[in-house]
Order: sequence, then structure tokens, then C-alpha cells
Amino acid sequence: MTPSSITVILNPAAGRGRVGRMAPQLEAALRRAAGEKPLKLLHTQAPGEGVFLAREAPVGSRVVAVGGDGTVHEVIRGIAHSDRSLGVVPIGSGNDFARMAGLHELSLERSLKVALGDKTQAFDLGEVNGEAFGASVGIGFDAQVAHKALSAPTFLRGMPRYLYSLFAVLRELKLPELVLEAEGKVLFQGPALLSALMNARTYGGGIPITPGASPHDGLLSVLVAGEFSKIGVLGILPRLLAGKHLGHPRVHEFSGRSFTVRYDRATPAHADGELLQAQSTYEVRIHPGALRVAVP
Ligand SMILES: Nc1ncnc2c1ncn2[C@@H]1O[C@H](COP(=O)(O)OP(=O)(O)OP(=O)(O)O)[C@@H](O)[C@H]1O
Repeated sequence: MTPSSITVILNPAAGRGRVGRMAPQLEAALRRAAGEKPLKLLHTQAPGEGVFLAREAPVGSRVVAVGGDGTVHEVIRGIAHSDRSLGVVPIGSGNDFARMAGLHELSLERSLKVALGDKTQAFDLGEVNGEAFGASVGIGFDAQVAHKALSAPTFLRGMPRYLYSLFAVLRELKLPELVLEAEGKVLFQGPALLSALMNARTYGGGIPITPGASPHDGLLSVLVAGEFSKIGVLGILPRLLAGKHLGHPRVHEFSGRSFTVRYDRATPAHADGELLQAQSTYEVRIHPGALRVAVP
């Protein structure tokens, strides 16, 4: 369906500042791709602002996120459960939402055309503690590493920053106790390294945590990594990166529409790679087909 108008939300900080550097070129290309369609170009000024800008977009419009998963996440939160549709021009570091939607390998020119185009598809929409998400929720170790990275020395960037944070978390590793429930039934109980509740197959920039997940099956794919020692973590990480972790006896898989994830303490979590306020309980569910996304 043709959107009534198009609002483009650019995050100048995304892709380590690439969107900001490319902004004049991107804006010119967007105007060309929009042709006669009414187009509004907005830049976020600060983290979180994308939610509000997207919320103000007109009824029935297309809201296009130009940036990475964080930008897409904010736009999704702003348009969830409305009649607005999402366009994505993936210029981030991770781009797992774009990967899920089959957009990440398009040329820039093609991805602009697709993001502004009329073809859309219904995607399942996630919800964690009342807030929408698109691709992933991760709770535990991976979120702790992301949290630690916020306070890592500023001279460390990219992979060295990640490795520094990973070993800092590993040094103090003390697993929380997890109870995972669905429909009143306990599915897992015990110490847990991490849990992932996924719409997408990947998170963290292509890590295939739930290779069987689909954003069109009306279900969340859930993975729990149970009790792992420090050495055990170092053993499972390379398997995880290669998508070879599923046969491991302490890795458990579930699927369903709604889960309660309860920890014995506040445990860090992220949604689409964006850190959430740490809680001890996360209610996670899926709304089948609730998000319309522009696709090739
Ligand atoms: N004007 C801004 N200045 C600084 N940060 C911003 C601004 N607008 C948004 N942000 C924040 O920038 C962060 C990074 O954005 P985003 O995730 O889109 O890019 P990325 O990190 O390069 O990509 P990915 O998440 O795919 O790895 C988000 O947490 C978002 O809230």
C-alpha cells in the first residue's frame, strides 16, 4: 500500500558517525528516490529521541530509520501498534534487523528505493516489559558485557573494547538463578549464563544465536545457556559465533508466544542491542504479524 507520507529519521551517530558524515549525500539521494511523495527528513539530536520523532509521524505514513539496530529499535517503539509502516536503510555496525528482513546486502541506492517503496510485509513484533522490539532480547552475560563496555577505557574501540569488557565480566562471573516459565509451566530452572528471546536468527552483528528463528512464524525462539564455568564460557563462545552451539548439553531451546523470565537478582538485558534498565523479571511476548516493514 502507498504510504500517505514519508518521515525519514537519520541517526548521525550510527555506523560510528558514518550517517552524519554521509548526511548531505543521503538526503539528496532520499529526495531523488521519493520523487513526488511528501518527504520529511529529521535528524536525532540524542539517544532515545527517535522514539518521539517516530511517534509524531502522520497516521498511515512510512517511517524510515537510517542507521543501525538502535535507530530501528527506537523507530519501532515509536510506531508499534499503529498503522505506520517501517522502512530501514541499514547503516549501522550490526544491522541484525536488516539481516532479518533481507535488507542488509542491498546497495545503498536499492535500499533507499525499498525503504521508500510500496511493497511491505507483516513481521512479528516483540514486546519486553511493555516496550516493543524488532529482532532480539538478550539477558545475562551478553548484556553484562555490553554494559561493561560503557565504562571501558576510552582509548579502546571496536573489538579490543569488546574483549576487554568480556574478560572483565568473565573475571567476576557469578551466574544468576533463572526460572523460565510459559503458560504457568516451568521450562527451565537453574543457574544461567544467558537467555535470548528472539524474533531474528542473529544478534550482536550476525551471531546466529537461534538459527531456527523466523519473524513470520508468530513465535519467539528462546535459547537458554545454563551453568557454564569461566573456562566453559571460553569454550562455548567460538561455537556460538559459528552457530554450532545447539547440540551442547547445557544449551536449551524453546519456542512459544509468551514467556516470563525471572532471575534471583536484577540482571542486565538488551533489546535489539539497546541496553534496558536491569530488572529481575522480564515478560516477553510476540505479536504475530503486527509490524509492517518495507521489503524488496
Ligand atoms: N544524535 C545522537 N547522538 C548520539 N547518539 C545517538 C543520537 N541519536 C541516536 N543515538 C544513539 O546512537 C546509538 C547507536 O545507534 P545505532 O544502533 O543505530 O547504530 P550502530 O550502533 O552503529 O549500529 P548497530 O546497533 O546496528 O550496531 C543508539 O543507542 C541511539 O540511541
